[in-house]
Amino acid sequence: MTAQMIDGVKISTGLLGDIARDVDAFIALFGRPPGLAVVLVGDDPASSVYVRSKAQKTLDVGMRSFEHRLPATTSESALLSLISELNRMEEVDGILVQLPLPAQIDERRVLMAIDPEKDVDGFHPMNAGLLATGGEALMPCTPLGCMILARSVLGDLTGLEAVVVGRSNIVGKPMAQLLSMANATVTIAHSGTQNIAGTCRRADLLIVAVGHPEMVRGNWIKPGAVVIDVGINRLAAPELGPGKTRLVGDVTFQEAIKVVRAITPVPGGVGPMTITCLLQNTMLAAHRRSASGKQPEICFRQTLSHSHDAPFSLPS
Ligand SMILES: Nc1nc2c(c(=O)[nH]1)N[C@@H](CN(C=O)c1ccc(C(=O)N[C@@H](CCC(=O)O)C(=O)O)cc1)CN2
Repeated sequence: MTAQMIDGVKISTGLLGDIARDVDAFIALFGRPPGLAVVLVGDDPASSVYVRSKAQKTLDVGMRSFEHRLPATTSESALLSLISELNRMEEVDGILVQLPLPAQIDERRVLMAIDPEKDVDGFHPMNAGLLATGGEALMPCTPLGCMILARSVLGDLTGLEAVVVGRSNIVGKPMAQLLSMANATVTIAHSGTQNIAGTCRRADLLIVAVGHPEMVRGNWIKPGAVVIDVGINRLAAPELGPGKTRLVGDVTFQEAIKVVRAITPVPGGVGPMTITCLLQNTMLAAHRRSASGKQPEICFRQTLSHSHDAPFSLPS
């Protein structure tokens, strides 16, 4: 069987075009673009690249971007003051604080300070609770992106055995909830799981988000399974030259490709979808805040249309 590569760049580019059209429609209705504020504390090089990319794509789809870059020494109270100000700004529909934060800042306190209606990362406990209970949540971007990629190959997930490896608040837990809402039978595997290889081998759909380079081997995968690799691990690659690095996922790609029906590459799989889903969430937040009663046109039709209890209503 020739494995299909699930092209996150291509799928996210298509969705960005849809979002840009939604932005035009929003401006025509309300006379202003949706606005997204991105806050970076410190100078972590990877975070800096992600924030630049988020700000650029925000502008590319026609939204307004508010970029705040604060020094690594920023106090928690200074960051909380900025968040209060962004919460109050009418023209800001979405607020995102780039993670990780420096050690002197309590991440939980910061995430809880963001107005849940503007929490386009979906990390606020209010949104986590709404997602868990089938309410109108803003949903975390990476799991949303994974759903779109999985559905692009599998369509309806009803009855499939899905295994999520990893139980983080940001990916693993919401991922399992989205899959369950889409009627898959879901197992969460983690560091305490006995026979993790055997557990993974049960999966028709295997989603791996552990942050361990190439942990999942080819013989952990059921032949014909669909694999979504969330890991982005940078490894030294002296074979490419002095000081060179390469990115690998949490799945040993060269082994997996011989077994799977379809798999996401790293880079170019889940990563690009995260930023696209962030912009889609901003669009959704802007509509909700404008009290228009309208939802964005696309609203992840493919993602949630088979949900038994979609967390926000889908356009007919
Ligand atoms: N507040 C948040 N912080 C972080 C999040 C998040 O969703 N919200 N996720 C990650 C970082 N992240 C977005 O912020 C992110 C990571 C990776 C990519 C991406 O497109 N990766 C490329 C490869 C990039 C490279 O060459 O290094 C890919 O996979 O193709 C986008 C966004 C942690 N923090």
